[in-house]
Amino acid sequence: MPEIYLASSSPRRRELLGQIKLPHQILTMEVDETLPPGIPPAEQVLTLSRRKALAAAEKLDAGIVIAADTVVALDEIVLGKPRNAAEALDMLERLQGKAHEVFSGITLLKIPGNRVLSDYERTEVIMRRAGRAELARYIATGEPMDKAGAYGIQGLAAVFVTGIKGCYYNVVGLPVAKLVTMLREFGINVTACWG
Ligand SMILES: Cc1cn([C@H]2C[C@H](O)[C@@H](COP(=O)(O)OP(=O)(O)OP(=O)(O)O)O2)c(=O)[nH]c1=O
Repeated sequence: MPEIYLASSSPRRRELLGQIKLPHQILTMEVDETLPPGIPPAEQVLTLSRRKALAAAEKLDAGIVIAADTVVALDEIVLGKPRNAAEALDMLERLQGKAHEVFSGITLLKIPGNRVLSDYERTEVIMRRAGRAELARYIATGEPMDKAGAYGIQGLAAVFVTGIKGCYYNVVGLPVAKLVTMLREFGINVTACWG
């Protein structure tokens, strides 16, 4: 089996690959995540996951790179990671009492040859109404700061989420079943790694 590299500094993505027992190495890379305004969320996560995969591939001679990107979309607004507490509060105030969508893009890149495969998943998340004091308490825990939309469904934000439609793991940052289907196209069968 070719070596698999996860091009990500997200602890959630690492944990999810560990959960499905896919042997991998971690590659961290810096990419410019700026995009022209007005790009739809699906296109945004596809573009950024591809950018991350290409940046990681530059460091390799052989193997398969996995890269991902996650954003939250509310009507026409796309929310990335908050830059500070005020931005986190603004995001959470917009999300409370409503449904929104989470998009994660995945790119697989095989080296040598540079075969690229990209796809995305969409999940709807519903949050109950929440007051400013409650949201401020959540932000004070620090949990929102490295997460798209300023929340982590897998953590304390469980207290806000009343429902989801679609892949849960997509919300956490890596749509696992989608990834497994994509890996199969690259000749990798995850279940064969289970001993
Ligand atoms: C909505 C949501 C997002 N997130 C996280 C997943 C991603 O790590 C993060 C979105 O930021 P990303 O830019 O997708 O990823 P990252 O910067 O954390 O990691 P890397 O680019 O190195 O792969 O938000 C959660 O953990 N839980 C959630 O419920």
